[in-house]
Amino acid sequence: MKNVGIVGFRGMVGSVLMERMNAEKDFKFFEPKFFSTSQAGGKAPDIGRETEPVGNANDIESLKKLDIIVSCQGGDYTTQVFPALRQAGWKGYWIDAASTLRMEKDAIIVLDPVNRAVIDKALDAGVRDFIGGNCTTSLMLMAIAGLFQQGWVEWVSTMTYQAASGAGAKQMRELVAQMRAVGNAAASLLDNPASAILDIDRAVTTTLRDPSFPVTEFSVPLAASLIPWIDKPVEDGQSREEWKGHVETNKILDLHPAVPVDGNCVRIGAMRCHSAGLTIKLKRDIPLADVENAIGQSNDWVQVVPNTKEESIRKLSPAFVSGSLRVPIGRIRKMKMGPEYLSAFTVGDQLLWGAAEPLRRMVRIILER
Ligand SMILES: NC(=O)C1=CN([C@@H]2O[C@H](COP(=O)(O)OP(=O)(O)OC[C@H]3O[C@@H](n4cnc5c(N)ncnc54)[C@H](OP(=O)(O)O)[C@@H]3O)[C@@H](O)[C@H]2O)C=CC1
Ligand SMILES: N[C@@H](CC(=O)OP(=O)(O)O)C(=O)O
Repeated sequence: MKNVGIVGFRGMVGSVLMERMNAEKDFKFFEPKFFSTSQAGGKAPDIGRETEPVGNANDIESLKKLDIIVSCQGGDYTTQVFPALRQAGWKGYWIDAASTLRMEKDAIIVLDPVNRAVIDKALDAGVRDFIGGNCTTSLMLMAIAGLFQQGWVEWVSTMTYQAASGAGAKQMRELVAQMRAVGNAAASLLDNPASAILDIDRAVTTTLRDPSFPVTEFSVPLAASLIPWIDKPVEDGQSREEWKGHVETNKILDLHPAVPVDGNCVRIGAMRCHSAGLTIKLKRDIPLADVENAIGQSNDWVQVVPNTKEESIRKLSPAFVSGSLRVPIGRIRKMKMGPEYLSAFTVGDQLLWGAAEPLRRMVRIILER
């Protein structure tokens, strides 16, 4: 059996990866070795059988013995350890959640329900670096890859509604702490059916602006508000999250010439599901039924939601999708700008298809060759 090192299993993405690997009984197919930068010697996570104690994730000699390394540890770790490992002559497969290596020419961004052919070609060519994509980009492609596969897409504009989990575990906690502060501030007024709504509103707004409001992680309120900027600035007024949408979509699908993808990325008060409103310019007027067929048949997880109020409010929400692998897309309709303009709305769990699941499946793809 191949030796697979798992670095970063204690983190948020790593914990979701462990849950999924256990659920899919992946550990039957390889010998896992767990690594940590801070807990070497500790007990490995429960996988239903005895495993060695946790190894030191900075020990190149131990890492060199592995056939495959999966890292959910973060970009700084990749920057530090990956080049040292390759320089030490390691020829194994590196599978990573961090963005560090994504745009490197020798790396493939993995999302196999969408780009299995690109992955297989790279494996045949001897590529050894396989990197998970940006969560927003991966979720968008899980939803609309069918349109790209048909060659129908001229451009896509994405307006995102991104969950706190994309920023990290501390930010998720801060969102809930902010919700608690807001709830506490309004509690007595809420309990009084005769209280005036504007008094409740005033209590909430005063709380959001109070210097004691918990904003250590986000710098500003997210609960009862939103944050219209994710990640660092890049060129032309874009945020890095917006930049990734274009470069990663085109790299994942290996599109030539490139299809423009751009829009606004916004953080909202959801826990772990990202949503996106999409405007898609088709190359020609395609009947809506053909559009829905192409979308719905493109993979096993995308689900077309009929464009009715009842179905949309129930099935196109973080509350419904959280913790599941399904990627619903709905509100599909032609827009007033013309019959080539398509509107749609999609939701997906960013810790699953947006992070852990493509990595988990990449391990299996390598093992099954
Ligand atoms: N969050 C997201 O939505 C996504 C993240 N990614 C990428 O995945 C990587 C990891 O992200 P994420 O999982 O959010 O990072 P976390 O901060 O949750 O975990 C990273 C590491 O922090 C260490 N750590 C320190 N204290 C704790 C603690 N109390 N509990 C658990 N772990 C702790 C662990 O390493 P150790 O055992 O060595 O101490 C852990 O592996 C990043 O590169 C990120 O960019 C990719 C897609 C989406
Ligand atoms: N940046 C994403 C999370 C993510 O996937 O990041 P990255 O592209 O670094 O893996 C968010 O904040 O929602």
